[in-house]
Amino acid sequence: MQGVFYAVFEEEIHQVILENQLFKPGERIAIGASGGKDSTVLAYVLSELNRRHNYGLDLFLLSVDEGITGYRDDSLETVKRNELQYGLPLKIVSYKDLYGWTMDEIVKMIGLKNNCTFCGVFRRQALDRGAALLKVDKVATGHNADDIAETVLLNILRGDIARLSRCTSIITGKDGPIPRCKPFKYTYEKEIVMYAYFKKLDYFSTECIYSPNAYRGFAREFIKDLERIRPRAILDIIKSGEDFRISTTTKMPEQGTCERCGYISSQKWCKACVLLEGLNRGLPKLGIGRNQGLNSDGKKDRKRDSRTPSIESKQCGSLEF
Ligand SMILES: Nc1ncnc2c1ncn2[C@@H]1O[C@H](COP(=O)(O)OP(=O)(O)OP(=O)(O)O)[C@@H](O)[C@H]1O
Repeated sequence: MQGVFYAVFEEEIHQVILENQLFKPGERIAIGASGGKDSTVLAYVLSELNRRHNYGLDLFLLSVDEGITGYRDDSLETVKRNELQYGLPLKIVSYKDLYGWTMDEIVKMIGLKNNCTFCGVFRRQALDRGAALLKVDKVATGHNADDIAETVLLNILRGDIARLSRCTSIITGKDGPIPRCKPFKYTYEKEIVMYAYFKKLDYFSTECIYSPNAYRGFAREFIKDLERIRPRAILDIIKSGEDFRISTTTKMPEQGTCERCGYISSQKWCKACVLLEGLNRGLPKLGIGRNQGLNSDGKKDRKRDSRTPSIESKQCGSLEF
C-alpha cells in the first residue's frame, strides 16, 4: 500500500516537472535546503527522479545559515547528514559572512517585531549569491501547494498586486539573476509529511524561534477550515491566483539594479542595502514598512508614489525570499 503511495507521489512530481519544463538536460540545479520536511523530500525525490528518468541534472544542496542559535545550527546538521545520505554536494552561505550580522545579533538590536523582514529580504539575496557561487542555472525550492495558497490570500489581503501576479508562477525570476522553480506547487503539505514520515527521511521539524508570524498563521487556519468543507480549496485558491487579471492601469515596479550592491531592485537601493544601512547606523527601523526607502545619499526617500508597491519585507515562510 505504501509502495503505491510512493509511486503515485513521485510520478505526480515527475509529470509536473515534464509538463512545466522545469529542467533541461545538463543543467546545474541548487535545491534550497533548510533541513525541513519540504526541502528534504524535494532533495530526496529530485535525486531519485534524476536517476530514474535520466534528467541529466547536476544537483546541489544550498543552505543559508541565518545565524539563529538553537534553530538553524541544528537544522544545518540535518542538511549535512542529507549531503552524505543523498550524495549531493552542499554549499552553505551565511548572513554573517554576507552581511556582517547574524539573526541573533539583529534580534538583539531590533527585538522580535519585524525581524522576519530582515530575515526574508536577506535570505532571498543569500540564496541568489549562493547559487551564483555554485554557478547553477536554477534554484528549486520546497514551497508546496498550501504555502502558495496562503501567499495568494496574503497578497490579496495586503493589496500587493505585484506579488499576487507572480506568486503562483511555477518558475519565477527568469529576468533576474537566477530563476527559481517550485516542483511541489501542486503537492499538498500532508502528502509531503506522509512521504517523509513513511520513508523515514532525516529532517528537522522545529519552528523558527523568532517567527510567530501571526498574519500568515491566520491565513493558514482559514484555509484549513475551508479545506474541511471543500477538500480542493487549496487548488482552487491557487487557480484563482493564476487567473487574476491585473488592470493595465495598475502601476507595477520597474526592475533595475541597486546603486550600491548591484543586486536587482526597483528602487535606488535594494531592500537589503536599506536594511543594512539602518542596522549599521543604529537605526534599524529605517527600512521597515512600505514606502520607506533611502536615496543613494543615505537620506530617507519620502517622495515615492504611494501607489507603487515597494520591495517590502517578506515575511518568513512566504514565497519570495
Ligand atoms: N535557510 C534556508 N536555506 C536554504 N533554503 C531555504 C532556507 N529556508 C527556506 N528555504 C527554501 O524555501 C522553501 C520554503 O521555505 P519555508 O520557510 O516556507 O520552509 P518550510 O515550508 O518549512 O519548508 P521546509 O520544510 O523545507 O523547511 C524551503 O522548502 C527551502 O527550499
